[in-house]
Amino acid sequence: MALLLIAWPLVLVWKFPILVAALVVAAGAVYAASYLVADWTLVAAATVAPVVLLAAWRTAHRSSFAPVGAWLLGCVRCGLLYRWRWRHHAIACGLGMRDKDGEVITPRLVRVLSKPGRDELKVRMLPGQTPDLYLTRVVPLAHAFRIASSHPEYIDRVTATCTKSGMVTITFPRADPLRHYVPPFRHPPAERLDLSALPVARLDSTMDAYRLPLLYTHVLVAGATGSGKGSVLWSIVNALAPGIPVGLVRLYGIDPKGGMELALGRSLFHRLAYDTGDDRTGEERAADLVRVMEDLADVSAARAARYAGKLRKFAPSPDEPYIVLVIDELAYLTKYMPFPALKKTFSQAMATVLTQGRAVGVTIVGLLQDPRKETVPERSLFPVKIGLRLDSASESRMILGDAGYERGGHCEAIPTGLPGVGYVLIDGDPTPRRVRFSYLSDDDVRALAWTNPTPPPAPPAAALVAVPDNDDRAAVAA
Ligand SMILES: Nc1ncnc2c1ncn2[C@@H]1O[C@H](COP(=O)(O)OP(=O)(O)OP(=O)(O)O)[C@@H](O)[C@H]1O
Repeated sequence: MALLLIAWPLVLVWKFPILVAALVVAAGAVYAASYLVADWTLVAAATVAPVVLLAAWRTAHRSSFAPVGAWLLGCVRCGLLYRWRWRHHAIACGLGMRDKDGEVITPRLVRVLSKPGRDELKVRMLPGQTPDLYLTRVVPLAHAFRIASSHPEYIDRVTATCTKSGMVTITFPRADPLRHYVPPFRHPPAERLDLSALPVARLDSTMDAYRLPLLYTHVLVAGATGSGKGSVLWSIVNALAPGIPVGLVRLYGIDPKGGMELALGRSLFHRLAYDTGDDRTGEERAADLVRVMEDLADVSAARAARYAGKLRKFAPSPDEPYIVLVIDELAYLTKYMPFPALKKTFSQAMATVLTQGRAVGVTIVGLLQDPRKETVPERSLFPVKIGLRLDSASESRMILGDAGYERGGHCEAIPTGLPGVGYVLIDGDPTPRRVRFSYLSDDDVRALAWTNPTPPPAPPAAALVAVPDNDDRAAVAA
């Protein structure tokens, strides 16, 4: 015990010399002030007051405190952890260079911001360096700084991004802000529904709502079994729900798993096709699923022909609603279905919707487990790709592309205990966003369907009987 009491301060001095020095200096300053002022209450107040003020500010208004807190904690962590070892580690990890005099120079560590769950190191690059070089050096750098030593899986989330010319931001995760489940988002009134910014998930960088731009696009979701594809699907449906009862949004669904996933929300769908297992042949039942896509191909082509030369941008309305087709297990229809003719028809119809539907308000949201090109040859026609947990780095590259993978989209590194966590990649932005989708339980889905049923179809024209007015009746009687 006595040995421990002696050894522990020595270990502290050995491992954290700057921290110990700072504490000694601070204690000395307090002692000197108390000696000079000779009033302990004043000294205690002066020491405690800033801490109490900061704590009160943080409690009262977290969002305005956040940047100040990130800066303050960043200063502490920069001094204690990063600054004094930066030069040594930067040279060891290949970020140093020799100047014209042969001196070794290193990039300047400008500032550290300690945000929730991560440290952001703002670094001024040396002339001749690019952010891509930093992408290849951040993992050795993270090991050198012993980042997340008790959570080695966090190393997969280390990234480097270019924030402005000449500067690079290296992000070292300290915790996973997405470890908690995300409850479903509340609905705005139908008139405020923004189909280009649907809240479906939380962003790991800020924990703000991630808004998916669904209108004018198509979405492909890939994830291993149990990765939470269902939560992506229902998060999107939940965000669309206010538009369903007012006829602004029309939901279609294809569920080859016998309705296991979608039938729970039956009343949300204008049309839902699933294998009911009735007495017909398997081919006839599969044809029902394919027919939905064929009909939507016709709708897309008809809308495109109608709007050609008249309208530059489609705006959904109850007369011409926004159509979203959700397909669970897309791979069954494009690859595994044992009916080649139906498979071909489905792929052709899907290609029509993917190419023509986007601009005229017809969107496909397809979910699958296997992102290989043989499974969905049309995957490049989906401008939005979402990768949940996958089995290998090569599968991550298949869904997010090489650029998305290099920029941190490591779906294979998502732990099995985090269903609903994934990376969203949108055409035009090479950096995937790490998010966690909201989770709707079976009861949530039932409640959603109960409160947002699709409106009944208008009665067929032939059933409308003209009611004669009084004059007509009088004429008939005469
Ligand atoms: N966003 C989420 N947050 C928390 N838990 C989730 C989330 N998504 C899914 N889960 C949990 O993970 C389980 C599996 O999810 P889900 O059925 O959606 O996976 P899946 O990818 O559709 O799997 P499969 O391909 O086998 O159908 C769910 O039962 C649920 O308990």
